Amino acid sequence: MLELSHVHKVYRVGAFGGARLRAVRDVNLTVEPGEVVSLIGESGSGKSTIGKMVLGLTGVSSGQILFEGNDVSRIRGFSAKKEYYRRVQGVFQDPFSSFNPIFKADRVFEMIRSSYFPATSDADWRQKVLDAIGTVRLDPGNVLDKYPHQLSGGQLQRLLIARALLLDIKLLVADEIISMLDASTRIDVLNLLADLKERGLGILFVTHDLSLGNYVSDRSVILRKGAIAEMGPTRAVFENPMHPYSRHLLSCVPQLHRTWTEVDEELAANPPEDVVLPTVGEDDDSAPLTEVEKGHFVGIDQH
Ligand SMILES: Nc1ncnc2c1ncn2[C@@H]1O[C@H](COP(=O)(O)OP(=O)(O)OP(=O)(O)O)[C@@H](O)[C@H]1O
Repeated sequence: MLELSHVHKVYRVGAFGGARLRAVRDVNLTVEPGEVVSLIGESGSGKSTIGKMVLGLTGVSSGQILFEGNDVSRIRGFSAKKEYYRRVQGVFQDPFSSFNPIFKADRVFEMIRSSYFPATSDADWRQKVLDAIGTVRLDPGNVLDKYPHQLSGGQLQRLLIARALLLDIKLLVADEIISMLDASTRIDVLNLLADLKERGLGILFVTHDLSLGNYVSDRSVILRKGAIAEMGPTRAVFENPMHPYSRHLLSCVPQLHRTWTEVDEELAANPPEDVVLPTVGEDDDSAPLTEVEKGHFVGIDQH
């Protein structure tokens, strides 16, 4: 459904855009219907840039992003873009910034109505909104007719997901949507994502939090400095990480049943020399992947 192939992103930075910053390097990945793929990386690793490119919010420097076989960068013109956003939507970290505090929160639904469903009757529209609110497990009585400040971050985040569901979306780009929520609301939103996946939605779940990636996703992609360090079925990546960077990241997650020393000793006893990482020349900006077991890939080692 979604396929990124050899995608690069270079930003022009500095005075007069004279310098170049390579944010995404030779990324290849796919998301299928009903699949949650986590894009996991530290701050600055290029996760959000990938999400933005998929959403057409910034262009690719080279490479291709295909959605249902169509090149996203070639979608031009108002009606083609509108059609794309009928199928692909994004939800971002800070739900509060998506709402105008002086309007009631459910006004966000009206924007979808005027753009996509202008001919729908009031009664049909209301039913559609109620269905979408039910799908995100909100009680309409608690959220409709309220101002944003009267709702929690989790409720607002679910309203934004409900808004996306009013459209016939196939792919949701969820960029750090859990980060600003408190622990009890987080689990509700994560469970909601699991429901959406069951309904056949593909989800690109962008997170800096390894444990969230592990919890929600079928496949995980670990990014480092814009390139894929490791990618594969989540269980394989988390239980049998092959790239030194993934091993390091996973060793940094506190494990309540083991001490730091134990984890360090275990890593030292299992050096990653068993895996031969792909290499590239100094001036080569490709980032090839090696398949170490079925569907499980490791990338170059970047220092
Ligand atoms: N519009 C932009 N112009 C110039 N540089 C940018 C722009 N957007 C992002 N960058 C740079 O590109 C790199 C990747 O940024 P990106 O936001 O994709 O990373 P991230 O992994 O999502 O990090 P975070 O979790 O902190 O948002 C960073 O070095 C960032 O400073």
